[in-house]
Amino acid sequence: MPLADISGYLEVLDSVRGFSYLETARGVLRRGAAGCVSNPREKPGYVKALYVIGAVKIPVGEGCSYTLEELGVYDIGGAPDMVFSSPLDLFTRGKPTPLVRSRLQLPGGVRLWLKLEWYNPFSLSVKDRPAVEIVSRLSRRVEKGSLVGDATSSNFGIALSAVARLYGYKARVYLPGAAEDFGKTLPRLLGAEVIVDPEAPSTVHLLPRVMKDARSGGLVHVNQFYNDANFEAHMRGTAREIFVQSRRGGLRLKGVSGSLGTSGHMSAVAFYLQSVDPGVKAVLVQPAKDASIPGIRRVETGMLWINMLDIDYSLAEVTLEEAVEAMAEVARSDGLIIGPSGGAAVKALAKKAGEGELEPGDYVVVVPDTGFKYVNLVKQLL
Ligand SMILES: Cc1ncc(COP(=O)(O)O)c(/C=N/[C@@H](CS)C(=O)O)c1O
Repeated sequence: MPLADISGYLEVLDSVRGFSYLETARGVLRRGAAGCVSNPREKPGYVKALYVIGAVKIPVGEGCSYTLEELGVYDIGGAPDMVFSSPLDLFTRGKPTPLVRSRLQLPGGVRLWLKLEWYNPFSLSVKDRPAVEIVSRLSRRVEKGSLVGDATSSNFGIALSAVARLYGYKARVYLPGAAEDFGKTLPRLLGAEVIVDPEAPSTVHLLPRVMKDARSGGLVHVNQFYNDANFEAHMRGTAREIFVQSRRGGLRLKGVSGSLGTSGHMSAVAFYLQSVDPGVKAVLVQPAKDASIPGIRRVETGMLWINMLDIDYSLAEVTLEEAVEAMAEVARSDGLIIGPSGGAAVKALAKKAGEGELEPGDYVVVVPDTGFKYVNLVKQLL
């Protein structure tokens, strides 16, 4: 059978270490096609390369080649009637999240498109994607009823709390004192334990405590900051959707923009789109020195994928005030209330456009969540 279901080979995913398989993935994306392998189980890196670019099929045999479309990479949607058999089915087939042309006018012929990640059903954020990928893989080797947990700025904690229950696990989330109330309260509503450390200046400062609790037993640390399933979830999900939506929507994609917490989603989006077209620019936003924008950090605070992978990007600094200003600009131009990290990314793109660094064309900004969660934050700044 020349085209086999890739789902029959997924047990090999966990055996592939490191990032060398990404060179294969990059090559397939650049060629737009993949060749056959006689026995996929002997080529786990090849299986993983096709999996993370979103293939549904894997070509088995000798001397054949199939296009991305034939491999199912373009199958990003699945529910024309929006009827779902379960909450997880809603997450999986209620895709892609929308890609919306903004009416906001940026300088230099830069056309702004918003990728609305609040359409993910559990945390109303981009973080559902790594939560589902991490927990679904974990469920192949961790017994039901176990306690899973991680440090979080809010969204991942909600997503993990929701998804853990769907897979029969208990959840514990650790948050810094400065986290928004929604991040401390909603995991409790979802039945998770919540530990808030008022002394922790940021999310990553909680990691030693989480690791200590994991070492002393009783906690499975899912580790969003270093678990490659985070990056891979966004390759197969967020990045692939933008690739296919841009093609089908007739965009002249010239760049992407977004923010960094673990760097999982923007590393994947930049890597994937630059694999297809090396000319695609990546504008990444970071909070200005001493600024604090919920969910995101400065690159120098230490991140895995954005520093490990072959990704070409430029950085722009944004204050919280500028992020909220961009939230208001998008709200008043589009009627859409995006979150502060999405606002920061829009502002970063606008800055680069204003500096004449961007050629005319279409630019996709990933909007990680909705501004509805940040009323207390916004009202202080409006
Ligand atoms: C509102 C918002 N915007 C952007 C990001 C950055 O996304 P990644 O770079 O992680 O893909 C996040 C990440 N938040 C994580 C890690 S800090 C959490 O919720 O625990 C976020 O909550």
